[in-house]
Amino acid sequence: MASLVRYEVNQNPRAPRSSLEVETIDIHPMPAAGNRGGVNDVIRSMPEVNGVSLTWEDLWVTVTNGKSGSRSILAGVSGFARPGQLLAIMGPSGCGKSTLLDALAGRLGSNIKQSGEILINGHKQALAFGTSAYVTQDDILMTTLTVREAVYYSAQLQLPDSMSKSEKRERADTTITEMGLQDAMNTRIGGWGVKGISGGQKRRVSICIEILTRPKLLFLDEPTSGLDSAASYYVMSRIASLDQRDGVGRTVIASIHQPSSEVFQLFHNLCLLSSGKTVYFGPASAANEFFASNGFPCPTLQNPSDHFLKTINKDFDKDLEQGLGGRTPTEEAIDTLTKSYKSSEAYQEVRRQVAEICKKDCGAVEEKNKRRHAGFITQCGVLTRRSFVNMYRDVGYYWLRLAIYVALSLGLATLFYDLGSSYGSIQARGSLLMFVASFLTFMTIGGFPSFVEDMKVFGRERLNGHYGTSAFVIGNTFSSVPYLLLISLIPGAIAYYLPGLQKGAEHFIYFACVLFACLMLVEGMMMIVASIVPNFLMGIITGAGIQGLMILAGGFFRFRNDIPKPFWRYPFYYIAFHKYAYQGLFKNEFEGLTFPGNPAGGPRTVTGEQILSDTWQMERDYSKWVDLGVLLGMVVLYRVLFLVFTKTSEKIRPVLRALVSARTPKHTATVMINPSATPLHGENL
Ligand SMILES: Nc1ncnc2c1ncn2[C@@H]1O[C@H](COP(=O)(O)OP(=O)(O)OP(=O)(O)O)[C@@H](O)[C@H]1O
Repeated sequence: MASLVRYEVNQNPRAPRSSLEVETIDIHPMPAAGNRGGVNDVIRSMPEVNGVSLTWEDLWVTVTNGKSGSRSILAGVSGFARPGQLLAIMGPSGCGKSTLLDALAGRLGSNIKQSGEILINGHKQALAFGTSAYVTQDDILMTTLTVREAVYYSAQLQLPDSMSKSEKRERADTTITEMGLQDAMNTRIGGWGVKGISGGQKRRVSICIEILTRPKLLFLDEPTSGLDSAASYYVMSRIASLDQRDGVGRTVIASIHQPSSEVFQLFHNLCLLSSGKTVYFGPASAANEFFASNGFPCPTLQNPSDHFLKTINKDFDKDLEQGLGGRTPTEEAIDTLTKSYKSSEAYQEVRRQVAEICKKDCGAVEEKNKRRHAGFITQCGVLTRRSFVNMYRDVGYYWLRLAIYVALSLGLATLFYDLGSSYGSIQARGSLLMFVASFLTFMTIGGFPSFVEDMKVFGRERLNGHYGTSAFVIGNTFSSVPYLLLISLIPGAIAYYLPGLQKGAEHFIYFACVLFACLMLVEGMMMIVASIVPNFLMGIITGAGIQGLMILAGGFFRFRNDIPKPFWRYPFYYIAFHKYAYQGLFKNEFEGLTFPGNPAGGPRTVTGEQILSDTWQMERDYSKWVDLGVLLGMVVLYRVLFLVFTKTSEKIRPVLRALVSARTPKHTATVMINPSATPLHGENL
């Protein structure tokens, strides 16, 4: 067996600390885990105090793809992860690494069936917030924030109120420095079209955010992708060293592609997968011997992990057939290794370990290790501030829209300039108000792409339990209010005063309030759309379609008495917010005015009230304030609906999946680590 050297990263407790200073980290070589004795010695030598042991037995994951039937992604894999240990999941691309992590973390998609038994400390249970964390493969971050802001806001959201602001800041700064990001602290993350930090740095920011709470169980999906070998080593060693802090043995499970030999030496256990089957599970230090004993020795000077992956990657077997590889066909090699593994001591040891963990009653993690996040009010405050900053810095969120609104209102103002009070101005006033209530509110869709980016961040953070949907809705709503007020007041004033609509501050304030309510309302509607449709293009099309139908039903293009009764009048006319916007704006404009009569004949003068009833067929049995009230009620209703939709899907999806899994024959019931952790509808947005 090759001699291995592990590096243990120790914290120097005497190192001076201030809010900006960082813990000093010394790296000392220590004997390899595999050299201290047999498999059992390695496993038992690790600290397990208060830790989380995870076991999975005969885990099957099957994907159903409509008519094309179902396909097994994981085929009866078993394994365990113990506190104080780093388990690496390796295998060729597409072998099921992420799926295994997702299954263990209870995050599988709704089209996926899962069976087998996943236990935490031998129990079927859900983990509380802060006990486990998951770093996904994609870096979903708020691109407008700097590294420090992103991590600090996250610390404020995740860490309990019992920690002071300076303690949270210190934890954020320490974590940033641990991940080697001190030089990029004040650089914006950047994203589409705006260059910011590098891909590898983004990876490290994602890790920073998830390790802020120092979770006892940490899932990492390709934590080192995009990192050079030195950065990979430091990142992994610091993740491994997390278990040295606070005396708690941390359980780390990481899928990893191409570990350097130094990184490989950090792994305690290795789970090697090929096409969803276990090729090897056991001490990483013994994998070389396993391959050698089956006729696949690692060539001298070759990185063992490269050798393992090369031996079991069958994606390029065509090249082999054409004589480019000059080695045993991969299918054959995999077959030999999987069969050998099933009859090996390593496999028996896995079974023994799983049985031992399940037998040893370590207690329900939930009870012992319950952690708290920041309080609801703190979360709402932090989310409002963060969202406000994001909206301020993202030109596409509101500023661009404000500019377009100003341009449009100037267009309106010049087209309808100084309407006067002639008979002809009746029609012009109606058209102007209709345009304001329809098209200006329709334009709110322009902010949807930016909102979708927000939703992605929300999806990741909610799935990781940082905060709930209610806090997000409140944060998003309050942060948008100043911008929407600005849009309602500036372009609103241009479109109101230059054409010369009814004089009086009260009339203008009402006009701006209706515009504001409609803008808020459409934003709420787009939130609901974003939570239902799978991508933002579909979101824009759906949102535009819904609004188009509402404009048609609003009572302007077809007056109230002419609207066909089934569907259009009952109920759509009453559901469409345009009805209340038209009614309110028209009443606000015409009530109290008098116009000359039709020059073609009829009375010499006509009152605004008559015009409202006879020309526009408005409902005059209630006041314009009721219309505004209904609009504001709808603003609240739409946001509550978003909340209900998101929460319902959270509850329904796991139940549906459990039902589907229960119908799968042969295997036992499925356990999810966090039953509420299901992918958000709009996750792919
Ligand atoms: N929800 C899903 N629907 C359909 N197929 C899926 C789904 N999830 C995973 N798969 C398929 O399962 C296989 C394994 O995917 P997975 O993402 O687990 O691979 P991986 O080993 O993590 O790959 P990589 O290293 O490239 O990220 C792939 O072929 C993938 O297409």
